Amino acid sequence: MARLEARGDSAVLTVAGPHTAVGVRAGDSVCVNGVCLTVTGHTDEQMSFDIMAETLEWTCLGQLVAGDEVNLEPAMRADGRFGGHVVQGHVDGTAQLVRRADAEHWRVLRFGLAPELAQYVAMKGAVAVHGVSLTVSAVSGPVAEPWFEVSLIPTTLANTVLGSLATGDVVNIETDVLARYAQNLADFAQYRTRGDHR
Ligand SMILES: Cc1nc2c(=O)[nH]c(=O)nc-2n(C[C@H](O)[C@H](O)[C@H](O)CO)c1C
Repeated sequence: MARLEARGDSAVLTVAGPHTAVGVRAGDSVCVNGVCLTVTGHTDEQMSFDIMAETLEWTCLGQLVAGDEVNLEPAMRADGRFGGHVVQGHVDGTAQLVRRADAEHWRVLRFGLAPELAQYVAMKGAVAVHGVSLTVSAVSGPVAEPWFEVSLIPTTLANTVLGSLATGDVVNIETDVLARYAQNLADFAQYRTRGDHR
């Protein structure tokens, strides 16, 4: 559970999470709702983080109210099995839950997002929602109000805050880093083709 204190254009976030807090050290990276943060202080029960203005601008951490549940993930070990996809904790923006459909054994969540972000979300590709690595199960394609869907199994619904999302809730989105590199390469290729570089 989280508590956010405003400090001018920045903030201090305190999160109660004994499972993650035990063994953590100042300077460690911990992901909170998919946002990579640095531990500045801790007890065995809770951890504190400084939140800079850029992080408040790019993520929805600033919307946390006292008592909100958050997803917590310590830094990935290099010597373990690697499930999911590469998630850096560098959030690209936010999306809004626009539709929630419950099936018998899973739940489909549809998120609306800006076209600038939607271009990096592909059918059967990977996306991190509040830091949870997920497979994209449907996309709108290039339309004025794009969306994508993920299908969540009971384990994900039970073990992450995605299980308690309601329509209208805002989440942090990290798109696949491969898609962002592909865009970057295409941008530079176009720049070279135009011949306006020196
Ligand atoms: C390691 C790390 N630590 C912090 C931190 O302690 N406080 C903070 O505000 N931002 C940190 N960041 C950068 C954020 O992860 C980044 O600003 C967001 O993911 C938005 O892209 C990072 C990467």
